[in-house]
Amino acid sequence: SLVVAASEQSPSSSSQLIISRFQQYLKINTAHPNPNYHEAAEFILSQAKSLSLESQTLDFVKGKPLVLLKWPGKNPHLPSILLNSHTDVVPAEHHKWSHPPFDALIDDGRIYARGSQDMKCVGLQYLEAIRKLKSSGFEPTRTVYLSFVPDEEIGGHDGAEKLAESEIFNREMNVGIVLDEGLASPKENYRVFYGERCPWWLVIKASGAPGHGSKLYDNAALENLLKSIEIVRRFRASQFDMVKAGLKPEGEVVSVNMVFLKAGTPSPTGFVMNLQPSEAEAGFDIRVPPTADPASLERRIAEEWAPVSRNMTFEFKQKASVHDKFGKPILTATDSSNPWLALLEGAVKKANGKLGKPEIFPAATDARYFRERGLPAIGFSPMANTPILLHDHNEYLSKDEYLKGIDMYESIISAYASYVEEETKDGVAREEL
Ligand SMILES: CSCC[C@H](NC=O)C(=O)O
Ligand SMILES: [Zn+2]
Ligand SMILES: [Zn+2]
Repeated sequence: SLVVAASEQSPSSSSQLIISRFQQYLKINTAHPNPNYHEAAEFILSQAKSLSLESQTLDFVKGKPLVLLKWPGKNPHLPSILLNSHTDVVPAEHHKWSHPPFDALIDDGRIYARGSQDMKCVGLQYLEAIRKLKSSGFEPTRTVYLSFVPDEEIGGHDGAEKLAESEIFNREMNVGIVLDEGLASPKENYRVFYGERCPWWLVIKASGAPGHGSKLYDNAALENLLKSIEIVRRFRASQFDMVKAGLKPEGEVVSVNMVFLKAGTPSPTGFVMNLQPSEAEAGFDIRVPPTADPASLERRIAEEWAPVSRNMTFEFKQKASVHDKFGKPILTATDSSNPWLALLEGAVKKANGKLGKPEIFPAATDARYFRERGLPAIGFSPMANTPILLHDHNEYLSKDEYLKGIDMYESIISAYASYVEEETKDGVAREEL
C-alpha cells in the first residue's frame, strides 16, 4: 500500500512538515503598527497542544497576549529554563522586496519573510526541538518554560518587561537561565551574546532669531544645530574608527546615528526659501555599551552637543540604564561562575556547530529585562553562513540552516534541562536537590 504511517514518514517528509509549520507562522502578519497578535497566539497555542505542553495566555495589556508554555521537569525544585522569543516583527516596504514579506515563499532553498531571522525562526525552533526530544522519550529534569512575547520591536514595555516584573515570574517560575535572540553570522561560527548596548534616543533642539535669507548673522537656529551635528559626527567617526581598525568590537563602542532632521518654514510649494527658521531639531539613535561611562556621555551631550551657550535644549525619548541598581554594568557572567555558557558551547559542539566568542549585542533585546533582575541571559539565534538581514529588505533564512538550528536547540535544551551539578568551588551543593 502507498499509505505510510506518520511514524514511518521519511526524514524528508518530516522536514517538509517542519518547514511548512515555519511558513505558517511567518505568514501571520505581526508587523507594527498593527500586529496580529491574536492569530500568532492561536498558532502557538495550537502547536503547544500538539506537543502536550501546558499553556496559558497572559493578558498583561489588552490586545497584547503573551503566551507562556510549560514542560514540567522531574525536579520542580531546580531553577527552570526560560526560552524567550518575540512574536512581533518590524514593518516591511512590500514593493522593495523580491518576494512578498508575508507569503513565506521558498526560492532556491531560502525562505523569504519578515521575521524569518528576527525572530520567528527561534520561537518555532524551540518548539520543533521539543517535538523531537519528546518523540525520542527525553524527559527534562528542570522545568522548561517558553514565552512568546509581544512588542519587543517597540521596546518590550507591554511584553517582556511586564513578564519579568510579574507575580507569576517572580513567585512561580523560579527561572535560572534565559535564552533569547542573537544575530545571524555570515561565517561558520554561531554568535553568542552576554550583554547588549542600551538605547538612548536623543532629540536636540536649537532656537535663535529668525532672519532674512540673505543675512549673515550669528546664532541662527540652523547654524547652531549644524555646529552640534558636526561635533556629533566627529564623535561618531572616532567610535567607528576604532571598529574599523579592529581595536574594538561593534558592541563595545558608542554608536550615534542621526535619524531625523526637522527645520524650515513650510509653504504650499515646499519651504519658504528666504527665511532662516527660528527653530531646528535633530534626532539621534545612540547605543551605549554596558562597559561605557554613562555619566561622561551625558556630560558630553549637555556641554558639547546641546549647550545652553548655543541656545540648545535636549530630551531623551528613550534612555535605558546602563547600570543595575548596584551601579554595575548589566552583563551576564562569562567566567566559570556561569555554567550555562559552557553548557551551551558543549551542546552546540555536540550538534556539530561552532560557537564564537561571547559578544555584546549591538542593538537592544528583551534579554535586558531578565538581566536587570540579576538573571543570566544569553542571546543566541542559530544561523551560521547567513547574511545579517534583520530589519532589512528580503530577509530570509535557508531551509537547511533552519533545520540545523533545530538540532542545535535539541542538543541545548537537553543539556540545559538535564543539568544538575550545581556546585560551588569547594564542592558544597548550592541548591537542595
Ligand atoms: C528602545 S527598545 C528598541 C528595541 C529594538 N530591538 C530590536 O531591534 C532596538 O532598536 O534595538
Ligand atoms: Zn528581534
Ligand atoms: Zn528586531
